Amino acid sequence: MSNLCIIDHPLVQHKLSLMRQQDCSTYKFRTLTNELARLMAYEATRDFPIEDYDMMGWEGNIIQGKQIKGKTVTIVPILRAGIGMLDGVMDMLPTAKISVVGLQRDEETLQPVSYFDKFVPNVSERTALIIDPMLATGGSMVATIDLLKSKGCKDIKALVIVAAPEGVKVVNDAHPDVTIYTAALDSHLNENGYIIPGLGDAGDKIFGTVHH
Ligand SMILES: O=P(O)(O)OC[C@H]1O[C@H](OP(=O)(O)OP(=O)(O)O)[C@H](O)[C@@H]1O
Ligand SMILES: O=c1cc[nH]c(=O)[nH]1
Ligand SMILES: [Mg+2]
Repeated sequence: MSNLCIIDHPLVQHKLSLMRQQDCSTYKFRTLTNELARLMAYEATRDFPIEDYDMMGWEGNIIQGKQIKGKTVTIVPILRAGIGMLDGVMDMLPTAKISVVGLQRDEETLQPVSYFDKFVPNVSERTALIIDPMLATGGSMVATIDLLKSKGCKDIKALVIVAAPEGVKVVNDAHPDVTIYTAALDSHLNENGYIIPGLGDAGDKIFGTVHH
């Protein structure tokens, strides 16, 4: 599948397996989500353009430094579950600006329902890094990319912990210019739109709203 980057680093694969375990507590799930987000952000920023600049070195001479080119990145968490990845990604991009998109998947239709969005200034000039642990049918991701493009964004990346093939196809078909970074391309969606083997309901696990 085009524009899909599977991050198969041993640390990523090890931590993801811990998240898949049935008895993974809220605390552990949250911690692992952020640890994975940090490692994955490192990989997803690998092709960021870099430029040279002159600076004063320790000897008092002008030396050449390197810096990431262009305006500061905007990280775009999709509420709620995307918030679970935010601290980890910000560890790697501490000066990033945060744009927020609130979407809730309708449990019957599986269609995303929008309830909030707030974008940083000059969003059209920034690289947007969308974060959400789950890419299932792809509806929420396509809606977020549509919204970013309607604001003029041209450079968009998506960072998800687990992706379903169905969702990757939907995003690739609608937005072939957007690269999806994931720790795992899982098997399929079940009849309720959950990823198999997946993680279960990531939002509920991160926020502790699991109903027993
Ligand atoms: O690819 P899709 O079929 O659109 O499904 C994926 C979306 O579903 C989950 O959020 P959910 O709607 O459950 O909201 P939550 O984060 O508030 O739990 C998940 O975090 C994604 O945003
Ligand atoms: O498997 C899934 C699908 C959508 N949302 C989740 O949290 N998990
Ligand atoms: Mg949820």
